[in-house]
Amino acid sequence: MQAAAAASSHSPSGTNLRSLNPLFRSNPVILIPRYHPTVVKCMKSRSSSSSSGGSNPGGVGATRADWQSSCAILAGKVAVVSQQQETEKSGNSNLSAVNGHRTLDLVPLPKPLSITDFSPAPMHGSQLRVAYQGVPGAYSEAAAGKAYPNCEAIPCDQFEVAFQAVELWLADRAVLPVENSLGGSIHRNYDLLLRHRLHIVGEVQLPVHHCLLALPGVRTDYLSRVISHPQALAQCEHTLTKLGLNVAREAVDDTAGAAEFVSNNGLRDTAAIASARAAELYGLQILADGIQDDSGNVTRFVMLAREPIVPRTDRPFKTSIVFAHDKGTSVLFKVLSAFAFRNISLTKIESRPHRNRPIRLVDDANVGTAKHFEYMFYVDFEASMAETRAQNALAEVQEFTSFLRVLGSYPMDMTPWSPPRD
Ligand SMILES: O=C(O)C(=O)C[C@]1(C(=O)O)C=C[C@@H](O)C=C1
Repeated sequence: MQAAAAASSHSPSGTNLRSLNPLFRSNPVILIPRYHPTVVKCMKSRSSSSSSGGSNPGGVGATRADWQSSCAILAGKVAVVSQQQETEKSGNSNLSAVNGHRTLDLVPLPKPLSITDFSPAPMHGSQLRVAYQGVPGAYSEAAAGKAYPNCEAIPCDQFEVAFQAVELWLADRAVLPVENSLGGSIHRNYDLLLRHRLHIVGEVQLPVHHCLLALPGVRTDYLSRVISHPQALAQCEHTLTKLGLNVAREAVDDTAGAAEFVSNNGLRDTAAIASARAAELYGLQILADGIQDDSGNVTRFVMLAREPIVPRTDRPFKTSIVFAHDKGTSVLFKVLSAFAFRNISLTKIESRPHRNRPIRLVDDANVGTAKHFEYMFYVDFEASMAETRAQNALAEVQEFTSFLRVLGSYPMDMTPWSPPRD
């Protein structure tokens, strides 16, 4: 049980973990995506304006003006359509001519894409809304703050919800962990990158400093259980043993959620592994600080958006691709040499089962049928898609692959590395 919880790489989904976990079966925590009021406002005002023509006195987002200011990305389009309709109805035309096209006064024309679109600032001029998985105090929330200082962080109960929040315009970006220096890849997010059509627009690396948290007055020897995110449990496995904590370790959806759970349920026999900020938010004391097995523990997060950014060459860029190889021999070797010949360094390669074609049968008349597993390969390389060598490498890769997608070309996180304190 302990080993299974700590060794499992990442929660397949919040629901599964909870249904497997007796702790949550007896004491369910209902994970409702905690949409920020602004988001709820967008949703409410959308339904009110469509069902009641925009009059919903006293309600949230009661008027079209509310709707437009709280969800201005959509409002640009809403304004064009609704003003056009009203103008047509009233016959009172505010039309003028631009480049021979009839257009509406007061309605901003779409701006052509420029280099400033590279900036992470939201197009609607308000705070950038960034979806992350977990509750306040989670490392993903800190990563969202590092990626987009002063953003409005939107907690989501599952990774999938964070993807959907961006797809449905409830958020402008999602920030998701993809790998950790101790625990390795977060496979769930690799799979989701392929299933959704979002683009990677950046990366951040966050030093992850874990604490052992319990209710005030609780001592280590009272504990019969430690709960946390499976990655966090894995990252602290040896230290917990060194601390003499040979107690049950149970996986939950996120680190801060574990702290919240201990606090809300007054559990004096349970500790949570989470951040110091989670201790503060949920009124817990820090029993032990810096309990990750490696003091240089770092998690890499990627930022996702509906649109790709314009790749540049004036600063270090990374590009992430995913491909499935085609028939033939030495395909992976050929693909990787397309980068090697152009002096492009690969920073990561990950393989995942090919969902639609997991097995390939290879007939051999004399011996029988060999069954090969089929994979999707994820590769990160150090070059920008604005560089000819990267474009040529991908043109060559395409020759050996049955499927190729560029997940994103984005600036590398170049934050100076501070060596771990031991
Ligand atoms: O649970 C959290 O606090 C998270 O943000 C998730 C997560 C992860 O998915 O790896 C992020 C960073 C740490 O590596 C541990 C957990």
